[in-house]
Amino acid sequence: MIKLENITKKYSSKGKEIVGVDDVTLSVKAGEVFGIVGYSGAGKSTLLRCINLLEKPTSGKVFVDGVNLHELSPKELRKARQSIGMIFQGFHLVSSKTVFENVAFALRAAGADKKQIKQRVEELLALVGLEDRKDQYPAQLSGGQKQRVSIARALANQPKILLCDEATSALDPGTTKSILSLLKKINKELGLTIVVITHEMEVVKEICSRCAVMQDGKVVEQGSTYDIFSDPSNPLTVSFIQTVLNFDLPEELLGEINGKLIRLQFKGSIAAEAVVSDMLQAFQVRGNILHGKVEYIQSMPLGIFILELSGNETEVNKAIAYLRDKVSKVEVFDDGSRNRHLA
Ligand SMILES: Nc1ncnc2c1ncn2[C@@H]1O[C@H](COP(=O)(O)OP(=O)(O)OP(=O)(O)O)[C@@H](O)[C@H]1O
Repeated sequence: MIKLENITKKYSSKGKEIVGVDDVTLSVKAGEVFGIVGYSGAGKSTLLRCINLLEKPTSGKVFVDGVNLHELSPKELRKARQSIGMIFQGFHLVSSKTVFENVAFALRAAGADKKQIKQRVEELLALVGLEDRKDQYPAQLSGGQKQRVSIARALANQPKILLCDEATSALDPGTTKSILSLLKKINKELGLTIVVITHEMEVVKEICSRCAVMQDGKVVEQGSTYDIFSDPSNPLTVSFIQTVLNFDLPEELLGEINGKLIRLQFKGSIAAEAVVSDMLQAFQVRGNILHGKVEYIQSMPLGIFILELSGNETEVNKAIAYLRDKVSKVEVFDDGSRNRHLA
């Protein structure tokens, strides 16, 4: 649905060249929710704005639905942009217009008549759960409600793609969840392709089937969200994953540990408890589960267990070898690294 080929965007500021996006190639499939994650200044917004050519890449090509956007006339580009809706962190609503008028505006601009506008606005406000707010002004709405209005407005002309520029960054965690569920619902019910940019891995975990991690204008890692969470390879990705899968054991507990500290990662539906209890029966070791958690990423379980193994060193090593054979990842922390994050 979206193909970005070797996109580079350079700016010049006070005689200096700034590379906002540096040779990025990626594609987004029709009907998926794709996440672009990175810290501030990584180039996410610039890349997102290249998708509808709001930002013209210095070099590289943008294809949407098989069409090379650079080859379109200004009129054709305006039409193509109607199939790409966009929402923003700051909502961008017109404060002097009611909710109804904010949504109607997009339809009027596309040439719809009064009757069509009324029907479509009511449909859209029902979809985003704001039927009873149509006569209110943005100032009378909460942040989450404002974002719902901007989603309704972005969907007015039945786009195929929705670009979300840090759409939940200004919202509290509860409201963020409700907006993410709304995006998920729209993706499922309307088959809309969604691209979200965010600095929060939690957002990616919640709704994205695939994602790309950006740093200094480059994509440093991309893949399915589950694979990225279970086997991150880039150090930046690892630090992003830690924000979601972090297990800091209390200092008091770490002080009492005499054995080896082991982190086990289980992919899919492997029964963690059974593997650990079989291991304890098979070897002369003592095991103490310090932490256990199963996260669901794109509905697939990813289990992380931290345990202390103690006993005769040979037996402990045999037990570790047994675990390595049974689970997807085993990490052993020696004394010197006990205080690191066990994510
Ligand atoms: N119009 C511009 N002129 C000059 N430099 C720019 C311009 N827009 C972006 N940049 C620079 O390009 C780089 C990438 O910025 P961008 O806004 O895309 O990052 P980001 O990952 O979206 O971060 P944030 O979430 O803080 O916006 C930054 O160094 C930024 O300063």
